[in-house]
Amino acid sequence: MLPSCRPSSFFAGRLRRAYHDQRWPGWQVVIGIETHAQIKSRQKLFSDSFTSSLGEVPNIHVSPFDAAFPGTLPKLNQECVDLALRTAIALGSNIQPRCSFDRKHYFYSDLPSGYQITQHYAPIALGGGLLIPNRDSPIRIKQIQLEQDTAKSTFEPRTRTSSIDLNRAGTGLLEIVTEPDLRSPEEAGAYVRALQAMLRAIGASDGNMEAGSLRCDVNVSVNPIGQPPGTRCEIKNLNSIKFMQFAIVFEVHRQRALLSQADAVVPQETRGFNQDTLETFKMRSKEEAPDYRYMPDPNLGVLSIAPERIKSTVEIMPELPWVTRIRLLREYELSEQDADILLNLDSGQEHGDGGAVAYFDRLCKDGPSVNPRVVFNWMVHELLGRLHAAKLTFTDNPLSSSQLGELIALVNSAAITGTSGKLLLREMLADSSSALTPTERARSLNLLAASSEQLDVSALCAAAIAALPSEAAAFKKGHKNVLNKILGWVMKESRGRADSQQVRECLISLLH
Ligand SMILES: Nc1ncnc2c1ncn2[C@@H]1O[C@H](COP(=O)(O)OP(=O)(O)OP(=O)(O)O)[C@@H](O)[C@H]1O
Ligand SMILES: [Mg+2]
Ligand SMILES: [Mg+2]
Repeated sequence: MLPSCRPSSFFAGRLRRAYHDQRWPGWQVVIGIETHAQIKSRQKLFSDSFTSSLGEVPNIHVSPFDAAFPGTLPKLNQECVDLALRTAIALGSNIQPRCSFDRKHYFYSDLPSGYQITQHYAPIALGGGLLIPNRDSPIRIKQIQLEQDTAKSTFEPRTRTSSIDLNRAGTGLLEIVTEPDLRSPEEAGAYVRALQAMLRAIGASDGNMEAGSLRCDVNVSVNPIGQPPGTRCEIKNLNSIKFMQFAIVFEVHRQRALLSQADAVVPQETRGFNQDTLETFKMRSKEEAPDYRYMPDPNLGVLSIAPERIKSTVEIMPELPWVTRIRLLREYELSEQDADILLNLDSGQEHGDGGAVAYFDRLCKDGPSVNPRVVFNWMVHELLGRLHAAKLTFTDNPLSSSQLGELIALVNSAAITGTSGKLLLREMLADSSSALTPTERARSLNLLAASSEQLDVSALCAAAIAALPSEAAAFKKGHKNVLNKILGWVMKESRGRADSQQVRECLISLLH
């Protein structure tokens, strides 16, 4: 419950959030996230073998360096550096003029060299922030570092064997670490979504959690409101926003229960998440934490980033999602909800040349001069609605923006009715490989020229009334909804060519 006197200071916003959380009244939850995003480069971070996607034949993209053959040396891939620079610019981080690489040692079957090359002492960028919905201050970024991904090991319990796939070994990762600024599972989810959208927009990462190209370690602590933050536990390797939120909720309850006991301590731990029970479990305590024996990698020199390189990267930065959002609201006067629908579509995989926003841009700019909200309706409600009904997504959309634009133009110029437009769209989707233009197809379907001379609306209405006598009688008795059934009959009979408003008026006058 809200305390009777609320703080009115500048910090009231922050505190109020904690007070408002009915799930844990009196407690503040503190969360910091370390995100590992696989860099969308053609080649790996230190070798020239290609990066791979999920489901490829194992061990086909492996150079001697990735397999840690003695005598092989790392060569830094500048494409990865450029994508890290874009990320740093998008987050407003301070790109360091000089950064370097370190070895983090541990022994595990997915790490052939026995160490991971990371940026422990001098990361590529420090500071910055990311705005999320419903928060006025950005979530502060602590640092961005470049590092290698590991190989993938799969354990087969039946035969008690581990299989190692080195395709992923050495792929570039960006580790993006926040300050402990997040205050609820929902804010944590919003942060990951905003980060995902940004990384995709700038082409730095696919950010696909299911496919493992974005993984999060989540640090959680709780403290009674007004007291300093508690001891954090780190939950490793969460691969969906939903699971991340479940893990945080579980952790909050677990830590609160520990703090309510006599000794009132939360031991600092690294924990895992069980997707079946939705519970976190202890992996190791702080005391058991491995000594990584960090040391500068002697095979890699200092990486200097010249101001000119930052300047030229700024010049080619793609539009950032929050800038796109403002543009959609201002330029097309879309509602916030509609703008977010388009932006969320874009956060899926890319569609041909550009994502959903680029498709919408082309429809509005190159297509007929139609109110953008009408264009939005055709694109999102009609086209996507049909795709969804067929369990497809926008990525599967077979229609080019010029095809859909032509259809919208036909309806807009009243060459076909809206109903015919929907029928035409259905036909175009069902036979998308056809060479027919939308106009030719409309002609072949006899949808064009729905003029009243060719289509005798009153005759059709009279026929409908004759065909549906009980409905006609019911309407006359005052059951106004029955009109839709009679109207439907006419529309069907006219194969959607009739103008529904005209039919409605005609039916009403005949039934009076
Ligand atoms: N009291 C706290 N409660 C919750 N999170 C915290 C707290 N203090 C720090 N954090 C968060 O913990 C994370 C620490 O990450 P960082 O990469 O700096 O170190 P680490 O986890 O010790 O190292 P490693 O990279 O090896 O996992 C940051 O996101 C930080 O915001
Ligand atoms: Mg870290
Ligand atoms: Mg950590």
